[in-house]
Amino acid sequence: MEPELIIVEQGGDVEVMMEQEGDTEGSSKGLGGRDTNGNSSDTPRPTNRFVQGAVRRKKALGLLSAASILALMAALMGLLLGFVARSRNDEGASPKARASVRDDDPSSSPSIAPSLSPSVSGQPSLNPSAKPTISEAPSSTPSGEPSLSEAPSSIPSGEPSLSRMPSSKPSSQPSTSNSPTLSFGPTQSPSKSPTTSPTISPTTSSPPTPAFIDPRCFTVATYNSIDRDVAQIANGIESLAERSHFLGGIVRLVAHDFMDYDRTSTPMYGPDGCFDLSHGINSGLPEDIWCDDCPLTLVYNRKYRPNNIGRADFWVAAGNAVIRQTSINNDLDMRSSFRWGRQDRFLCPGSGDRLPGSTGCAATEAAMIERMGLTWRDAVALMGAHTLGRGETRFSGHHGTWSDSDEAALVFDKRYYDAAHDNSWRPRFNPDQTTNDFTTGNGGITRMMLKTDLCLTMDVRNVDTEPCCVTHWENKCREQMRRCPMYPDLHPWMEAVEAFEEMRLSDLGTNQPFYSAFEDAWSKATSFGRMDDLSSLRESCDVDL
Ligand code: HEM
Repeated sequence: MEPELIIVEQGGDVEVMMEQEGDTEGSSKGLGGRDTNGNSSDTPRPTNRFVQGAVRRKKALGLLSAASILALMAALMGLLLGFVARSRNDEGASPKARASVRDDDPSSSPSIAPSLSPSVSGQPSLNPSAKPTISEAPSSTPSGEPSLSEAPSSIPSGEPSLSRMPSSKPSSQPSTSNSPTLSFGPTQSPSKSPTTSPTISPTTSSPPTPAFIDPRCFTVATYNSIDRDVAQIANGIESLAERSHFLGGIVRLVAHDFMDYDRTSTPMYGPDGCFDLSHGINSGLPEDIWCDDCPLTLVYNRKYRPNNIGRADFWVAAGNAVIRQTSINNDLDMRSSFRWGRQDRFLCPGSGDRLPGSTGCAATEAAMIERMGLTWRDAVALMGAHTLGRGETRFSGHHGTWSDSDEAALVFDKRYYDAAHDNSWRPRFNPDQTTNDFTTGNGGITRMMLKTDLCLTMDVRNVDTEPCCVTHWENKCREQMRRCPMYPDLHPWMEAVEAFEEMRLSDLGTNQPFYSAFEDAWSKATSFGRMDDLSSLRESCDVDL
């Protein structure tokens, strides 16, 4: 069942709502039979409260027109409904919802690392009971320079709650190289007219869908606004595990966008706001992070897309926000190295096949060193992002956190390197042998390291056939398991081992040089293929470009 937009006039106001229609079989088949949530097209999506309300109101109106003899009564009812609708609209348009985006410094926005900000109770929290109305979104493409003052204000208090996140359905099927790539944005349902699109189209006059969004201006105010929005959503998530998954998921989203870059192929891809929704390697992203009703997507569609902010730029700015907010003392603020102007793609077939699997350093070498052109030091620094968030069996087949607690998985620091070095990691043979990884016997929280993590510090190539334990301390392997070997001095992956030690020996207080190596690698990776075309943040959009 596909939602369609219905327009309801209430007391002179126009409200745009989604309604579940009858079966629209075939409408999304060209998109691989799944929508942006990763739902199969023949699987009915749950009807939300917002949609049910619309259906009820429509049925009520139908009954009224059929009973024409009660016209007078209907008119009276109409007046009454109009009154109620106006009251509701007045509630929805609270001063808070109308507040325009200010050019605040994000450093004033909340830090969400629990160790830095133990209590989040004082932070703005999201109101789960309010409907995710989209009636405030502009109905046409803003003319002239996009200005955030034209944006539909800060997040309405009715932002949907992230508490739904863990109930996401199981992971999509494992990848197939022929799996169709799903699209985003206006081209998502090319066969449909704009009025049946579940999101508000930029224009109602059906212009040809552009191949790219042309980002025209990105201001400091927009950047800061994204930072605040990410913090606001995150602080509305009570469970630490879910919050770290939301924040880590954003960083993973950015990484999955840039890790398909191949400087030796055409198209090169890279950071273009596109990932293959149907590919198993991206599993978890279309379920929890970037789906039609995911909070991050909603805030983008409602607030930034109407102002011509490209999706790829938005993702990178959101990733930067996560890293700033979770870094120690908010030290890793990458605003000055942020660049915008990436061109979004709506289709990126084959991109999922380019992403490295979690099989070991050979996969990392092929993807990150050879195809992406990074150094081992870059790759090792980027991998430090695994200090955030976690893996889940239903998504990747890997379960647990890299950090030693859900709280620590909310902090962006160099403890990933410490964790790999200081523990004895023993092989974990998962039912699906392709997802074998490592764990520690800590009891309590399940911890994990992938082969792609531990191969940066020791040779784990033969671990499946000759189980070995990764520890830098002698006699720490249990069950007489042998210790994994070190690489010989001249092995090319020794470069990774050396970089790993450099990050690990950063001073814990400042996390240098991990932070500076990460910023270098991140800004390289998020600019792949477009380094010369990207621009720094602008103070304002007043000047014609
Ligand atoms: C060889 C390269 C990489 C491999 C094999 C890899 C593999 C994985 C896997 C298997 C997961 C668990 C997904 C799940 O079950 O939900 C994951 C999560 C994650 N990855 Fe990577 N990754 C790689 C590179 C990167 C890079 C470059 C970054 C960022 C710079 C990154 C950031 C993250 C984050 C933050 C999470 C946690 C996501 C969450 O909590 O939902 N990864 N990665």
